[in-house]
Amino acid sequence: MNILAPVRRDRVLTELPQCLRKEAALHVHKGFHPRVTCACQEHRTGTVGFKISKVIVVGDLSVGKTCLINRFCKDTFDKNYKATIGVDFEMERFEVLGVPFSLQLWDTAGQERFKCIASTYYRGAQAIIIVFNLNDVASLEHTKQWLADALKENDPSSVLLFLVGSKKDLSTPAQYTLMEKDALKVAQEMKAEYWAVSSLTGENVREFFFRVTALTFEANVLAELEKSGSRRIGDVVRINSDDSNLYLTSSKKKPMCCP
Ligand SMILES: Nc1nc2c(ncn2[C@@H]2O[C@H](COP(=O)(O)OP(=O)(O)OP(=O)(O)O)[C@@H](O)[C@H]2O)c(=O)[nH]1
Ligand SMILES: [Mg+2]
Repeated sequence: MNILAPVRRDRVLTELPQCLRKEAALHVHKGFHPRVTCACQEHRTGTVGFKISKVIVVGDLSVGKTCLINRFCKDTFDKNYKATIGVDFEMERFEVLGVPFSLQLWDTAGQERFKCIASTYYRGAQAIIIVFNLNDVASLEHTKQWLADALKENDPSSVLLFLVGSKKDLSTPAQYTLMEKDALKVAQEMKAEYWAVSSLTGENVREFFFRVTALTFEANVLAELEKSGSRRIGDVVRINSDDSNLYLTSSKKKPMCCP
């Protein structure tokens, strides 16, 4: 993978994508944190533009984890079930507020016999996506165990959680409303952001991954600013895909907008 190649046009985020339901959102601010916007304008995002953030996708077998990732990354859908054995991963590159940002999406196996292998890849996640099938209440109940297992390997205070109901196309509006009530409760208990998607129709898939990207990016930049404290991150190396000279040092003065 060439991290210096320009990102796809449809992977460019200039605004914060909004949550699906305000009752179960990681936050409901209209835009990126002002410190993040400012740091990006000034190219003071430290190492964020060079890092690859790890996102793990967990949940019962056959809930649609692989289909969800394939719909977003490859815009494909396979109606035949092929169990994931252990783990797979996809890399997605974005540009957020002008800063390159990459996600590594780890697709783990839901089958019990592969869980042991899959769980060895849980460590170091910045976001955890827990998937359940909107048409199978047992899969929603199991999400708490999936979360507990994933959190054993990660720092619960810094990891971002998403609870995703899949196969929305298979529920009637009435069935969906009933399931959503329960799912919102679970999401609130977990402090996760709730989403409902269909990989078959594509409903909410792009919106969901853009939200994951944006919130992971925001958390990364804030952590980087926190780390640097009052110390200015300084002349960071800026990657600008439009420049023939890819490496430039930022020498801009601090604008008035900065807190
Ligand atoms: N109708 C419908 N079917 C779906 C959807 N997403 C997945 N499926 C089907 O559900 C089955 C399982 O999908 P997978 O994505 O392989 O499930 P998984 O969670 O990756 O399963 P494991 O790898 O065993 O953990 C497949 O037959 C898919 O075609 C969806 O949004 N709508
Ligand atoms: Mg799979």
